[in-house]
Amino acid sequence: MENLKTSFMTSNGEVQAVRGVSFEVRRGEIVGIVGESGSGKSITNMTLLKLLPDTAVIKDGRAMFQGQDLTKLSMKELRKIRGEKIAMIFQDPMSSLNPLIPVGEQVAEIIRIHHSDRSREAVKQEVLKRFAEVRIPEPEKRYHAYPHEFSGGMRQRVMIAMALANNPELLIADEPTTALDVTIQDQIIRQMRELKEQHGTSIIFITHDLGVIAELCEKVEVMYGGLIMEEAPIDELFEHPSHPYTLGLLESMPSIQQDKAERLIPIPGSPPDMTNPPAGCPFAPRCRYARKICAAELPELQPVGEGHSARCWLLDPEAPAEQNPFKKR
Ligand SMILES: Nc1ncnc2c1ncn2[C@@H]1O[C@H](COP(=O)(O)OP(=O)(O)OP(=O)(O)O)[C@@H](O)[C@H]1O
Repeated sequence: MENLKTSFMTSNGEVQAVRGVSFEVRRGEIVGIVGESGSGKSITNMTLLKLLPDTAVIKDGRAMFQGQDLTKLSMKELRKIRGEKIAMIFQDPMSSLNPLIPVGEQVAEIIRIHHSDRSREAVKQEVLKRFAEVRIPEPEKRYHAYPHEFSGGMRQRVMIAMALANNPELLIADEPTTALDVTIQDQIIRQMRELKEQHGTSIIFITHDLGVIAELCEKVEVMYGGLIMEEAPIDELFEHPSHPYTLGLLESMPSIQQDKAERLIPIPGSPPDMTNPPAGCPFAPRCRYARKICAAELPELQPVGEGHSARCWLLDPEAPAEQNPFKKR
């Protein structure tokens, strides 16, 4: 993705949801996108697949996939890619499943759309294989069951089976574990990892939970106010966070060591109004290190290490050393 910009034209004005997002996902790589609600994570990925409401406009940028700019494709061309080469899993499986059709048939339909030459029986066998892969017990029996007969976790597995039906090369998972309990969350995370290992699938994993990112992803994009604030390999992010927003997210994350008394510090304040995004750093009003320049001018993303960059005036060579958590590197 290169400089993607997406806005909503509303009666209150232009909501600048995505304001110039660039990042890369390599083959077989799992990239996490983290940030609070409203930071632009979903709209960035919806832009990639043009799954946007009519009020949205892609204002700038490119989304290159296998040599094609997805933002320039017609809906017909995109439909061919969606569900076959790129698949998506959303937070709420109920909204993506048809309550009136048995789940097996729904997964079969996705395969048939892209492979009309396959026989009914061959398609059914493929669905059963997918069900077994995502550990749906008694696949044959479950094939004929309706969505309401499944638990939340099982429905999410059906969604994963559906997303995997055509061996996509890129999977976009938008908060797929948020509504699930911790054990099922763990199983889904394990499945994502297996997918990458067995099929070399690339995954974009959107979440507000840095804990999930730590377990699953190789690279992280930290988003805020429609912008990437920090990009880093996962270990780098935890060892050398280089943006005050990332520090805030880390401090508000429950400790991984269970016995340690947890002291969670939520980030005070709330995200900016994207109808009138601030001229400077969008995080400045909530930042404990903010200086005059932060409100006045948006800092550029700048390199701070191997594959690691951040957008903060504290990283500027001219930034003062006192009260500067990033100066000692
Ligand atoms: N249909 C819409 N019309 C107007 N503004 C919208 C619309 N959908 C999203 N937005 C705005 O776009 C911005 C980015 O939203 P987005 O859903 O990408 O955030 P997010 O980081 O994915 O949040 P969440 O974790 O809650 O899904 C927000 O300011 C949101 O209010």
